[in-house]
Amino acid sequence: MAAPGVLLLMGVSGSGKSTVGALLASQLGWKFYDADDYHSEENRMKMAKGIPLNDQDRIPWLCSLHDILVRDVASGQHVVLACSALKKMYRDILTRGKEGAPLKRDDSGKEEKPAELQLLVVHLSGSFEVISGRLLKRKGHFMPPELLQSQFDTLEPPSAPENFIQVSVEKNLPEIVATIMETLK
Ligand SMILES: Nc1ncnc2c1ncn2[C@@H]1O[C@H](COP(=O)(O)OP(=O)(O)O)[C@@H](O)[C@H]1O
Ligand SMILES: O=C(O)[C@H](O)[C@@H](O)[C@H](O)[C@H](O)COP(=O)(O)O
Repeated sequence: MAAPGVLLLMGVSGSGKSTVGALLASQLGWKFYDADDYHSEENRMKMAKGIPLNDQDRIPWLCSLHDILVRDVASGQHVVLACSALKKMYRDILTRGKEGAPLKRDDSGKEEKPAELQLLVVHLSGSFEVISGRLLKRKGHFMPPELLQSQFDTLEPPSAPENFIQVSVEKNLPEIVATIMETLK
């Protein structure tokens, strides 16, 4: 397939987004962003207290990630983004910016379409049991494992017409990376 501007690694907390994303970006020579690094202090504190984020907490975060992606892709950069992106609406915001935002007008008053990115969505998918087992072993991370059930409750797996593949988290890391690289050929 033609290389997308952005490869989005999505999934619940602990599905391997950060680990797979860093490996993949380094193999591809693409830029890597971990969306966790872009949460506001308020969002981090909320999650650390064991309170799941809601749409209002996530929308500004997703909009700022969209802006970063647009800037990079416009400069010819290919990007790997690790981001939970649990709902279809969240992936739409990453692709097109804030949903329902009024169309911008240029100087002549003509409406401009918002910048739309070409995304390949890679859903790292697995059972609650396997992923919670990994989270319980993970050290030094602000996300408490107790929030995992809310992540599964919020998850809307990608479906047509989204441009996506689903990869099992039960594969080992080299297999996951190889499967994604194969899709990009
Ligand atoms: N395919 C895999 N097989 C075994 N362990 C994995 C795999 N993917 C990730 N891990 C481990 O699971 C934990 C969660 O992975 P991480 O990349 O932090 O997930 P996320 O960024 O989605 O929260 C880490 O300790 C990581 O080393
Ligand atoms: O949308 C969200 O609720 C958060 O982005 C969440 O999904 C994310 O998982 C945390 O930032 C924890 O980070 P990890 O995904 O690395 O556990």
